[in-house]
Amino acid sequence: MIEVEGLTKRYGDKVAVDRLTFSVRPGVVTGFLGPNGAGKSTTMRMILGLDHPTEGDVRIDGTHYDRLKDPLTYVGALLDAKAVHGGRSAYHHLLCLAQSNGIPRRRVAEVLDTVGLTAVARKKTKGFSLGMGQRLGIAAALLGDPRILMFDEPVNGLDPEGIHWIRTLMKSLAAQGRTVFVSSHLMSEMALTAEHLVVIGQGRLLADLSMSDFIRQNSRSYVRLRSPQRERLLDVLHQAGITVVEAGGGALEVEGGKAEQIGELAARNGLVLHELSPQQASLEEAFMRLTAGAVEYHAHTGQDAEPQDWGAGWKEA
Ligand SMILES: Nc1ncnc2c1ncn2[C@@H]1O[C@H](COP(=O)(O)OP(=O)(O)OP(=O)(O)O)[C@@H](O)[C@H]1O
Repeated sequence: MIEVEGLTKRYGDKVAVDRLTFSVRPGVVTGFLGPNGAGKSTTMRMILGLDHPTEGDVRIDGTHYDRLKDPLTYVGALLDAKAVHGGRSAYHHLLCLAQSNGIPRRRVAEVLDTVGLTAVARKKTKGFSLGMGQRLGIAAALLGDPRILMFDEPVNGLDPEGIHWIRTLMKSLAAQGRTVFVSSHLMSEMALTAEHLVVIGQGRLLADLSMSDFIRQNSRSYVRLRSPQRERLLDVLHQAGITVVEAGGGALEVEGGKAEQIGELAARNGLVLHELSPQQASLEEAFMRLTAGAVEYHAHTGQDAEPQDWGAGWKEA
């Protein structure tokens, strides 16, 4: 369990994290979402004691990170996959970490196997691809067999196979009863991975809710219509008690409507339709609406291997 209470971080005048309070529970993947610059990495660094809060508090299973004995056995984190000595092999990188943290040597081979890097374990990491680097970072996070795992944007730059692998690994770690906290700026990715969501924007908490609640509250379904007899169609829909909104470019939208019902109504009235399409607003759109007021950087467009069964025997202490 990670408990964040009133957490604030200021860099001069800049408030990177603003009075954040939330908890991350074991047994589920919790997605930490926010647009670029929202304060996700800063929050994660404070959880790990790498940055000191200006105000507020973070506890890991009730204790501050810097008071944990053998912290890698409590919390494993992937913050920056490039933070590796390029002249070292994957094996030696992990061995150094293990030896300096009182972790048995056998764990090195185990985690290399878990992340699928055994075949390249003796190769220097400077030749690693982005995906291999991410896998090595994940191996380091798993080394101490920790009950809490944090991943900062783990799928960034990965190919579909790598994304699928990480997604499956996270779910299996949570299913083992671990606390899994993963940041992303992509709602579509989190929708496939996380059961719970913490959303921030400009350092502030915007939402703390289950993924199913988020989907229920934000899945807008509607039918999109286009007709060369637009005015007559509007009259017919109006008479049938159907509410229509103008969608720009001549299109109409019927909130929560059924395409079949509208199509039959149009046919009965001899109306030509050029478009009759059921639509579902994407979660990405809902996320963008939620964070719209809190986006720091806007683009100017000129217009308005499956994870192994590693750790299956692990039980939450
Ligand atoms: N060391 C620092 N000095 C000054 N400002 C900083 C520092 N670190 C972060 N910031 C600022 O704090 C804000 C939050 O940054 P942070 O990296 O935590 O956001 P993020 O949500 O992780 O973003 P991204 O998705 O782009 O990685 C940003 O405006 C950033 O510029």
